[in-house]
Amino acid sequence: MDTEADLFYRQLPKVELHAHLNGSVSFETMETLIKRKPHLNIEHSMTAIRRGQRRSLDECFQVFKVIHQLVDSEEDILMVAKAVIQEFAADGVKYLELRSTPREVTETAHFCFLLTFIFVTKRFLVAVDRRHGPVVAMETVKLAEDFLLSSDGVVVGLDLSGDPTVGHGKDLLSALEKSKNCGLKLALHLSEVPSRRDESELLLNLPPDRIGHGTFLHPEVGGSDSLVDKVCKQNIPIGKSFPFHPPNSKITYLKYFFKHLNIFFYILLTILFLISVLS
Ligand SMILES: CC(C)=CCNc1ncnc2c1ncn2[C@@H]1O[C@H](COP(=O)(O)O)[C@@H](O)[C@H]1O
Repeated sequence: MDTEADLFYRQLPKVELHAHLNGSVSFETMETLIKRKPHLNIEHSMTAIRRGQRRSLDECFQVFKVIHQLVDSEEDILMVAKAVIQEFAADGVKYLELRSTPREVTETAHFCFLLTFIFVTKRFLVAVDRRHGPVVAMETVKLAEDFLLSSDGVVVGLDLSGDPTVGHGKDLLSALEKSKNCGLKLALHLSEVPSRRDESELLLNLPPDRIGHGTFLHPEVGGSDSLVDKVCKQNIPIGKSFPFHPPNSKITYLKYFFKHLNIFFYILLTILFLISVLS
């Protein structure tokens, strides 16, 4: 049963700036997807990382592959997107930025759900999965550019994500530069693993408008002073994501944050942000 504190955290107006669509599928939606595709023999344990469980990076990205098998048609994508938006809204999120990697056959479907009426301000970032290489990256940028022009402000940026141990950012630079030049904001996952200093230097020169994770930017964990300097001098915000969405996750994570950070500072930030977005 919800405690008074649970209720408080749920009702608190929130902004969500780093949600991957297929990393935000709830237990209930996953159940529906699994039932729809019994032939895949997928069990719940293969689609989520439960609290307290430890998995390697590789194992985490295997989970996304399983989820992608379950969400592979226009109908699935729409169902998942609607559910995710509704669940964020029910969790008190007033401004939501979702990001997702277009898949070949169903790319347009990703955007249809943006028209559905659910009371939350929605913005969308088209994601490039680094695993797919420079050609697909460029095609994705072109798609994002089309949507930037035609989505009436809903599509706002490009996300670079995917397994950080695969490929090299230098091969994606021209796609990222093109994206920046056409006015898309850049949200780049970088320094998610310790061995990517050169790549992070290159990506920070673009520069990105937001950094995803940036866990290993600091020299103490394998990054460098130069990387930290670039981030600080250019004032680039760093966003963390919680890639898997257990029931009530927003509430649990908020409690975690508030336990460790100053609650009043966060409430103030949220209110200021909401005022600037909604006014
Ligand atoms: C594994 C882990 C702890 C990750 C957190 N950090 C992440 N780093 C890079 N890419 C990510 C991360 N979390 C999700 N993604 C991307 O989001 C995708 C799932 O959402 P979608 O299919 O784009 O809708 C994944 O396939 C992956 O490309």
